[in-house]
Parts: sequence; structure tokens; C-alpha cells
Amino acid sequence: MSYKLTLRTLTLVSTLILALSLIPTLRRLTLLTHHIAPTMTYTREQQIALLAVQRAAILTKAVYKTSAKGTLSKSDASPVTVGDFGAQALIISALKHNFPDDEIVAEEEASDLRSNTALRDQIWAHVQETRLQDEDAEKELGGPIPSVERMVDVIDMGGSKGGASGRIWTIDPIDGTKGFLRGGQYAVCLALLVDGQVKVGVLGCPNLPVDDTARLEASIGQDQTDEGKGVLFSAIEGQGALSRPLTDGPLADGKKIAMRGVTDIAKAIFCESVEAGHSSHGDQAAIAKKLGITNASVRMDSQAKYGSIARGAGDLYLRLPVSQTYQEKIWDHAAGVVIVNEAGGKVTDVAGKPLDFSKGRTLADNKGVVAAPKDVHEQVLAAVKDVLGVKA
Ligand SMILES: Nc1ncnc2c1ncn2[C@@H]1O[C@H](COP(=O)(O)OS(=O)(=O)O)[C@@H](OP(=O)(O)O)[C@H]1O
Ligand SMILES: [Mg+2]
Ligand SMILES: [Mg+2]
Ligand SMILES: [Mg+2]
Repeated sequence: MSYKLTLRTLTLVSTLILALSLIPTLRRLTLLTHHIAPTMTYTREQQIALLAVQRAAILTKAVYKTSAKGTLSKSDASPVTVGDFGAQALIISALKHNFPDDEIVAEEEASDLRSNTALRDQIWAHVQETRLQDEDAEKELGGPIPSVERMVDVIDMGGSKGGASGRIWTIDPIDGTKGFLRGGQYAVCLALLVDGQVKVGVLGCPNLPVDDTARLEASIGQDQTDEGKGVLFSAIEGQGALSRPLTDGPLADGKKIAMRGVTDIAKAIFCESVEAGHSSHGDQAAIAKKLGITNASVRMDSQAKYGSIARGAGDLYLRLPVSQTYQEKIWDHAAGVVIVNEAGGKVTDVAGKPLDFSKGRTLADNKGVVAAPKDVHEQVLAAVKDVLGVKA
């Protein structure tokens, strides 16, 4: 009896000692898994985002070819079209199918469509018609939206207030709507933020050359043929930036892109908005002059500017504030910033702060944008501060 008791006590004590000795190993293991978590690959998110942007871009091209683009003027006097609403519906539907718990910050909302049923039906006709040729890919996106009512509800699912925590997608269904209407540059934009950091970005640019080596050309409108045009840019944080042709068929493999090495800043090509109301052409010209740049600026609409400098077709993108009160929207920059960063660039505001996507639907803590290859960013920023008189 006492022998048995002693044996049991001994077993208990040795188990306890063993358990205690394992604690440091377990702690190390927990720390290790903690370290592994942030290096998530986001490959699936990128794949869905590429397909969703591809499908939405197909819709926008079809809308461009119709004479009735259903343009409305929003409360800030900016335009929105059948293309913007339709692209937003298709992208949100794909995201909800694949990532139902994620939040969405999208540019458009559907209140006008609840009263304007003619416009609603025009959008519905395009949304119903738009399918990826690749049936498996179409299935991956959840297939068609089942009814017009559901389409209107889906458009309204992009009202998240954004912020610093969790997974938040941000959508600009057509960035550069004015460019789109003119037959100039526009971009279908989608990015994933995790805890306020951009992890994945995709830009679909139907009117940019497929050829990554084509020199940047001003493209404010007209003369459009689809020949040789259409590019999809993408990036995952820490994994580089890619481009591939934007077609109606299966996705091609992505090719790595990189910014051009600028050895002489005076030879840099810089691009800016078409609309003088969106960024100050005067200040931008003064900065270019300070840097000794004699090439004329290349004016183009939308985040096609970020994609173009990321693949070295241009070098600098300056967006200098015209108003003290305007706050840049996160959907106008998120995808472009991760693509430029991953291609070897650096993007800050005019004070040199990184763009902070954790502040809600707008970049409330930033003013303007200075995007340049890493090596020359400091030099460009110094000229920006000089011209604007921003304190270092
Ligand atoms: N006042 C002001 N200041 C700065 N930015 C503004 C302003 N007003 C609008 N917007 C946003 O500009 C987006 C268009 O992008 P760009 O300026 O690059 O293109 S453009 O050349 O001016 O068309 C445009 O995006 P879309 O509405 O998606 O086209 C707007 O979100
Ligand atoms: Mg708009
Ligand atoms: Mg926009
Ligand atoms: Mg837009």
C-alpha cells in the first residue's frame, strides 16, 4: 500500500517536473508562431482581387462603347456613371462571396439608384451581361448577382468607416471618371488593408499600353482603339510588384516590374493630374524647375500614374494640394502606393510622412502626395518643401 502510494507520488512529481521543464519550449513555440503570422502570403486575396478587377474592367469597357453612359453629377459636382456603379457591384459581390467577414470602403453608394430606376436598370443590363470567359474563374468570384434588388444592396455594402483594425478592402470602381468619359486614362482599383497597412493592391488600367517599356505619353482622351492596350498591376507587401496584360480571357502570368534608376534628376519624367482642381499644376511646375527638369509634365487621369511610374514608364508623381480643406480618399491611393513601394519607390505626403490609411475613409493626417524612386525621394521632397514652404 505505502509502496504503491510512494510510486504514485513519484510519478506525479516527475510529470510535474517534466511539464515545468517544457514551459520555456512552449513559450518559444508560441513566440515563433506569433512571428510567423505577420508573414501571411495573401496569395489568395491577390488572386481574387485580380479576377474581380479584371471582370469589373470588362464591364467598364463595354459601358465606354455605349452612347448612354448614364452620367450623374454627385453632390461635390464630380461625375459618376453606369460604369462606376456596375464595376462596384461586381467587385463587392466577388469580395462578399470569398471574404464575407471583411469590411469594405467603396467610393459609390446607391441612394440615387433607389429613386432612379431607369439608371438602375441600365446598370443591371451591363452587370448581367458581364462574365469572365474562364468559367472556373467566374465560379471563384461567386458567379452572377441574382437580382436587380440584390445588385442595389450590394453597391451599398461599401460604407465601412474604415480605420486601424481588421481586414478592410477599399474600392475605387473607376478612378478618373472624367478620364474614362473622355476616352483617356482611368483605373479600376482594389486594395486590402490589414490593421491600417496596405497588404495587397490591384490596378486595372484598360487604356495604358500593355508594353511595360513604352514611354509615358500624355493621354487625356480620344483616339482610342483597344489594340495593344490594357494592363493589370498588382503587388503584395514584401513580395514585389507585377504587371500582366488585362484581357477578357484567363489571367496571364505576372511579370516583375521595377522603377527606373534615376541618375540625373533633371532627366526625370514626372506625371500629374489632368484636372488643375485636383493638384496644383503651378506648384508642380515650380518644383520641376527647381530640380532642373525640362521635360514637359505628363498629364494623365487616375492611379494609372502610380502604375506608370512603378514600371519605369515615368519617374515621379506629384500631387500638390490645391485646397486646405480637401482630404484625399483612401481608395484614390491605397493600391497605387503598395505597387510603387514594391517596385522600389517611396510614397509620402508633402511633409515627408507616409500615407496613413488607418484614419478612416480619408487620408486625414496627410496633405498631397510625393511618389519617387527611393534613391531620389529625399531630393524631390526637399524641392517640394522649398516651393511649398513646408517645415522639415
Ligand atoms: N479637390 C480635389 N483634390 C484632389 N483630388 C480630388 C479633388 N476632387 C476630387 N478628387 C479626386 O481625384 C480623383 C481623380 O484622380 P486624379 O486627380 O489623379 O485624376 S484627374 O487627372 O484629376 O482626373 C477623383 O477620383 P474619381 O472620383 O474616382 O475619378 C477624386 O476622388
Ligand atoms: Mg468619383
Ligand atoms: Mg478616384
Ligand atoms: Mg472613382
